[in-house]
Amino acid sequence: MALLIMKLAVVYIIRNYEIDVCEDTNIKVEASLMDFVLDFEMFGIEALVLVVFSLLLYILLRKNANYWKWRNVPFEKPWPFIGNVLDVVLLRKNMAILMGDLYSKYSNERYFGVWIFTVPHLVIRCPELLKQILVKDFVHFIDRSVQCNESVDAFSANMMFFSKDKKWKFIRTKTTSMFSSGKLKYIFPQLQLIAKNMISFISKRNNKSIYTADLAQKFSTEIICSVAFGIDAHSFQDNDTLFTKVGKDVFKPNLKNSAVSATYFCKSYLVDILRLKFVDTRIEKFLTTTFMGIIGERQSMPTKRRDLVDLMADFRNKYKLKDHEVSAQAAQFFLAGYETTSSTVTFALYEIASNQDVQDKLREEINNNLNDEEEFSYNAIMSMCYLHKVALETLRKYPVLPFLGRTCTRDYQIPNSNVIIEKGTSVFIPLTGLHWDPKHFPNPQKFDPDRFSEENIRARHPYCYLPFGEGQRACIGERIALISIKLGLAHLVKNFKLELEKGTEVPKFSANWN
Ligand code: HEM
Repeated sequence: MALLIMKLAVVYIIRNYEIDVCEDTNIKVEASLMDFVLDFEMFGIEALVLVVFSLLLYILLRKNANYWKWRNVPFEKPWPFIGNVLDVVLLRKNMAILMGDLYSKYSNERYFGVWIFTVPHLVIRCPELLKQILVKDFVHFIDRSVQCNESVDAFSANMMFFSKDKKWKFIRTKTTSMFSSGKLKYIFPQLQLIAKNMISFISKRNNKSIYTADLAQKFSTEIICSVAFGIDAHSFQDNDTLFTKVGKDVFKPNLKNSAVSATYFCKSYLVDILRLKFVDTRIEKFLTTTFMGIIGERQSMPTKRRDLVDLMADFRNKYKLKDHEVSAQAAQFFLAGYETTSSTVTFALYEIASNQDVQDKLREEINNNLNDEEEFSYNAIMSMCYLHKVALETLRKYPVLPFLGRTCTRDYQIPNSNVIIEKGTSVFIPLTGLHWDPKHFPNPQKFDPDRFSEENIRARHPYCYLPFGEGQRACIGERIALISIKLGLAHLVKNFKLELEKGTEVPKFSANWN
């Protein structure tokens, strides 16, 4: 290109002018031997730097590509820089499907190695080894592998999900009481009211069909706002409330959210270099202002709720916590509970509408458990076996958080092997692989709640089904999620016959990292 421009310039000048050297010309074009030596040296240094750099890069890439080979771990051959996630980067598969496929490919192994970009991950397949890692040898795997930079994103770093070691222990112990069965019984009437509001909302639509994902999002917004913020978000009155908008924004499958989710798997340097935040500043501000406002109101007008708001207000005074440390916990429950609950309700409704035999059986159980006010008591919801099986089967077929991750925090020798998992290594547990493994769940794509009969549960290894994780870092909201999902489904099936509208697509996991 440069040559072409030069040639054009010369042709243009020569065609139009005669050129000669005059007296004023003071730049002599001379080339001394010294200049050539100097030029050669310059070129030589650049070439040398280039060669050394290429060599170092080659050595590093080779060392990284041999990471699992040198440790005697079966592995999937990686691409330079991309590792094994080319299909994900090209949006041909999402991470959940890719890991499910690799899980099937290494069907004879207890574990295998992969690279997510340049970061080696150990994928665990064997349920017994999972039990060791998640429970028995938990002290070696306390932290989640997700990365978060406290100096850039102090808000997320203070959430239970992202926090590490001692900070995590502190937050978890202090908030566990929020999720006891006593607390659950206490808030049950609020949850029932939300389910009834959902039914009135549908009834007002006069038999017009409903987009279930939207309905489920409204339902879960109401539940989480009530649990975490102690407020009514008015989702069944307005079109989209601020809270529903926030939930949709955080989980919208776009490039930015995918990039942020992708860092889940990368070492912290990428999060540091790109100064990535899990929660957008705008959303952080909204959640903090709302929660701190509610705490302020409660201080002037105390209630007897003893919920998260009261608990956090006490902690703020007792431990001298900053605003973002306090509100991070409420935001945490909103972010962890909103999408998971709403997706599970959506998938359950799809399966109930697709399988009329399941729906009939479910309706029969539900009608047998109504009280005189045509409502469900806490005990009735807890005792409905088939409803429980429908919820569990939905979470098997659609594990809405499709993988668990842990970082090895102390070198760990895999039992019955010579393999040492080094401190800092990310360990990855693909729930799609386990839940869709025909060895554990024959004909896995069939929706069959009876897989969760007592007899079938006994016949399986308990660690091949982990929708809420396991061990000390398992989902803290499991009980509240299950009771809300079951209550919502019970009210819907009691009141309506569910059918798929013509052209309804088979739901699939969104085409991003989640
Ligand atoms: C269907 C609904 C839900 C599903 C499937 C789900 C699933 C999960 C999973 C798989 C984990 C990771 C567990 C592990 O690493 O072993 C998790 C963590 C967590 N979940 Fe849930 N979740 C749901 C609802 C909720 C709700 C409603 C809340 C709160 C109100 C919640 C709060 C949390 C928190 C705080 C953590 C982090 C726990 C810790 O690090 O100690 N989740 N959840």
